[in-house]
Amino acid sequence: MSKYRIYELAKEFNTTSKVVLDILERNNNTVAKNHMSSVGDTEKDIITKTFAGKTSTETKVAAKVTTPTPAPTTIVTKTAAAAPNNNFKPKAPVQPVRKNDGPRPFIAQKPNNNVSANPHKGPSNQNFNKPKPAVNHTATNTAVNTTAATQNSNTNNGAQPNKQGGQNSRMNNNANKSTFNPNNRNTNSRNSRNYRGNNRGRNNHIQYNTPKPEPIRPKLIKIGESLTVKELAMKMGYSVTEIIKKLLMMGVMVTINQEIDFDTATLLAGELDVVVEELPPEQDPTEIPEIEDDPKSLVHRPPVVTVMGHVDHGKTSLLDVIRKTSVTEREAGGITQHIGAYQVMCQGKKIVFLDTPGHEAFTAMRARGAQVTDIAILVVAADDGVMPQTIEAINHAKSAKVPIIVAINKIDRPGANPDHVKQQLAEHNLIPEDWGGQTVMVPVSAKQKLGIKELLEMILLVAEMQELKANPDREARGIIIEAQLDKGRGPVATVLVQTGTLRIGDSIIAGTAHGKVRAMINDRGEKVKKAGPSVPVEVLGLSDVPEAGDILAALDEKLTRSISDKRIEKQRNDLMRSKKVSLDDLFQQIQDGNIKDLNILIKADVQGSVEALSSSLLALNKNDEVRVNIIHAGVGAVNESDVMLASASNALIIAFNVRPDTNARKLADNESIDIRTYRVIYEAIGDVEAAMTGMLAPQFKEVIQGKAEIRQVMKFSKALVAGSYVLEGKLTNSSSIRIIRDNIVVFEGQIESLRRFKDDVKEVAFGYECGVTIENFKDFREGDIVEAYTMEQLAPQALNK
Ligand SMILES: Nc1nc2c(ncn2[C@@H]2O[C@H](COP(=O)(O)OP(=O)(O)OP(=O)(O)O)[C@@H](O)[C@H]2O)c(=O)[nH]1
Repeated sequence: MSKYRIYELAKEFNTTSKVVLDILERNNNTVAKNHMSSVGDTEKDIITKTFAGKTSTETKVAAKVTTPTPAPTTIVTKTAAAAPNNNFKPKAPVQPVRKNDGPRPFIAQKPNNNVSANPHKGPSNQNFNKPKPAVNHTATNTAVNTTAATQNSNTNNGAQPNKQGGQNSRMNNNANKSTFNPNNRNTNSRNSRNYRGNNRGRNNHIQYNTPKPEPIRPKLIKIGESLTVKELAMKMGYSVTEIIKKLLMMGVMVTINQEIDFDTATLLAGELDVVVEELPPEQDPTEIPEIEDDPKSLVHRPPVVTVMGHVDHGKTSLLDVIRKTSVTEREAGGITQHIGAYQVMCQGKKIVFLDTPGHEAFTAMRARGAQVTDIAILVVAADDGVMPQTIEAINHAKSAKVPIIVAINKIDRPGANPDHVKQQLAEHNLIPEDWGGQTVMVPVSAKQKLGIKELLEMILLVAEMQELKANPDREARGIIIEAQLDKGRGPVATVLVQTGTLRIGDSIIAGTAHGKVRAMINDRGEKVKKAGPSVPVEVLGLSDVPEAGDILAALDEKLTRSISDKRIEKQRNDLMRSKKVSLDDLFQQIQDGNIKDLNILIKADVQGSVEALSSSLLALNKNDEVRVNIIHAGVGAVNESDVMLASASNALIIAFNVRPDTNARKLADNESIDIRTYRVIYEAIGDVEAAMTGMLAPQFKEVIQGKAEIRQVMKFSKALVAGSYVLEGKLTNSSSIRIIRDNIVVFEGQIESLRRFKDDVKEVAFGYECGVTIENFKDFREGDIVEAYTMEQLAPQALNK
């Protein structure tokens, strides 16, 4: 991409840098700040188009003025309005022929290098080439004919006025060639003179006539799901204020950085005659790309079943008995192994059971967006009936739209009453089939292994109705059922493959973990090389332990890495975002785009200070990147409620001549709330401003050592001693201290001496009494608090720059 300086462009288009900057600004292009700013082709295009557009419009104007027979007075009148011209005497009609006849390669469209290259060119040359409207040329010419009489006459005296500027001559000749003009020579001379005269005497007028280009506004814009008001304004070529006003008129109150949705943007654009096209949703780099399966590629897959029910109704017993039954059905020698899910065989068909009974795990996975279960088995003890957790389980299954099969368990029990259970279930809209409803209910006994086969058959029947299908011939997608870090094997994850086939050597990703499938073990402890739809397997080879509910995907190796990196980055950013605002890293957070509003809570000693601070801080709202927002301002010490408010609204606290009380300080530490204490207003403002611009270098941090209460003021011949009691922490003889009276800081200074009885001591701890004298301060009173603190240098990484 080419780079141009603003002043170079100005030169190229024969205008001033200011005009170029003005044009860019009108077109909402804020790349350039001053005449030295570098801009690219986009900006150059804007300038070119602006001048080109202007030229063509003005050509029309010129044509209008001169055809069929322009009354010179009309032209002069216009000129006269711009510059008094009492001496005007219309001669032959002024010929604006240069512009209104035929296509003319006007200088505005193509910068005239020749002109600038001509060392002899006078200002007239520049002006001649100025991309000015034809009417202006005409008018100016006319005006100059009359007002710059001396110059004109001088020039007129010259037989060949064009001689003075080679380029002028060329231009004029060209113009003459391409235009019809019976008074060719005269016109040339006149025009030539006029341009020169114009320049010499009418510079102000030229400035006045500098084209004020209309911003280029597209008729069609493309936007995504949402965008900020600022972005929309940029796209539409309007100023933000215009857009905000327009939205306000539509009843939508917005601020510059506020996001508006596609529909609102479309409505607004409609008002301004702009057509909006919706961009396809952006591909999230942290998302796994979807694959559409051809319906023809789908084949039946086994159902995945979860067992739910009230405590002690026999969920685990039922799962155990099903697993054992299935083993007997398998080839001899199979040893089941707990991997979180297992497959059983019934009538030669497979059923997958998730090994974690209860709806909690089921719901936890759903909360992560993973739907694993195809059928829920609701276990209800025949002797106990429907209980609170039974109802919970029903609701969870219903909300997941998973069909329910009821296993009425413990039918071997003497008090078992399956009909009563059915009745209770009917009250929850589970009507048994034998009562004309649609819910399959199977009486079973996990203890006596009764009804198990029937239950499995019913599962297959319900599954058949569901038409559960998947494409085994594609990259695998599955769900992590459980995962842990194994000492010898590293991260081990049980995956239930949902679609596709997972193979040894596949590059996989799950959550932020990625890797290659090193080994796979099935629910019978056998090593397998591949696992198709609805097959649970233990997978080895991930870089980290994923979480239950994470989606596992087999992808191109590079993609697994990049998605994993992006996810880790996103996780870090989310963590950063949850960080509380602090002046120390404010600039970094602004740069990272985490902060748009700098929320501040002000506490001060008097209302006057509160107001002064508030207004000074609000006056910092000059840049758009971050805005100071005072969420609360009041008189008094910083208390717990202030800290809570600051925490809830991610604000920092500025305490002016007041201190946080002990509880507030503790809470602030816990909540990581930045409390800044000041005694000079401009220091507070300076710090906030510096933090906003990244210039803050807080090298020291105040650390409170302790507090003592002055309980008696004792006069001695040489000194005034504050008999004090240490309330918390300690006082040391080198401490900096402040005296706080009614929560207001009345003095800041140093301890002069610290004594216990008659001895000078280095420090006095909590719970002890001491005598304190303070350097240059004797106005302490009983009840005053002596707060001791030290200033500790911050580690370099805590500094902004
Ligand atoms: N008589 C009889 N007792 C059963 C039957 N099924 C389970 N039990 C007993 O009921 C008690 C609870 O069984 P679990 O399988 O642990 O029930 P659960 O629903 O898994 O219990 P939680 O895991 O605590 O929610 C145990 O003492 C079982 O032996 C059955 O069919 N008949």
